[in-house]
Amino acid sequence: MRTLVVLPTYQEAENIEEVLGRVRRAVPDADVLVVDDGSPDGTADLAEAVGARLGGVSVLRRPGKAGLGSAYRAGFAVGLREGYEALVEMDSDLSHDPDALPQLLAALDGGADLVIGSRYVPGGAIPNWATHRLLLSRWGNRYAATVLGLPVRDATAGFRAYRATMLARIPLRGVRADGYAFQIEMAYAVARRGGTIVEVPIAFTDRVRGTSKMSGRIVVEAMLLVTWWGVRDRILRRAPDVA
Ligand SMILES: Nc1nc2c(ncn2[C@@H]2O[C@H](COP(=O)(O)OP(=O)(O)O[C@H]3O[C@H](CO)[C@@H](O)[C@H](O)[C@@H]3O)[C@@H](O)[C@H]2O)c(=O)[nH]1
Repeated sequence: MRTLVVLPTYQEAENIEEVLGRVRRAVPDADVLVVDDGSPDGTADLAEAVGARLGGVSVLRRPGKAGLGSAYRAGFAVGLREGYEALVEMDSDLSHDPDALPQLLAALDGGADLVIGSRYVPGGAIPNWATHRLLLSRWGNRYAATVLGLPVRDATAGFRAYRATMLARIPLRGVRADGYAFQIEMAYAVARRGGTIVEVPIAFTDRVRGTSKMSGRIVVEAMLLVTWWGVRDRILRRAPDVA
């Protein structure tokens, strides 16, 4: 499958060279698109320089920080326009191991519409997370699965491969959420369209360099949106445009 790996970056100068090298080695036939939001630390320039050396890497420069979900929507739009058959999303801070990419793509080849690199299926792991973050993530995932009837253990995971034909059926402009909610909304959108979702176990290693951009606002956004989608779809029974 013609594959595009979308790497969103904000202030990842310390990680970009290593992640690009490892992605290119893990899936040499795939192309890579870095979506950078004007990182003041020069991530985009570095990505361009490293990309010119490695080949198969392009950089989409955006003027300012617009959020993770918005960066993926922009990257997916490019991928769909250019006719890629598989679109991958992953963090650029090495918390997602590029060596797991072939496994994700194999599951897509096997017929899945969305493959999630999952921390919460047997074999999945998060070796170095603080207990409070683990509890929040587990609770959030249970809440989303219950409220939405979503048959996914790790709906907030950000390591994924989408079949382009499925992604093309989701009106991305209508997807508003960011952060965790973006991931849940997209999984829910695939499930509502009858898509096949497969979870493959991965180890999520918290970043060693740089800082997370997640915030309390993103957690609250996810909780409120999931609650609203549940009310809208299960109580009001209104067919939504997107998810
Ligand atoms: N272009 C762009 N990139 C961004 C932005 N915000 C974050 N990123 C990039 O998106 C990736 C993830 O950002 P982090 O801030 O490190 O996220 P996290 O807290 O580790 O969250 C990860 O795990 C969550 C589940 O636990 C996931 O829900 C989430 O999608 C992500 O994978 C990194 O490559 C970061 O540079 C933004 O506004 N714009």
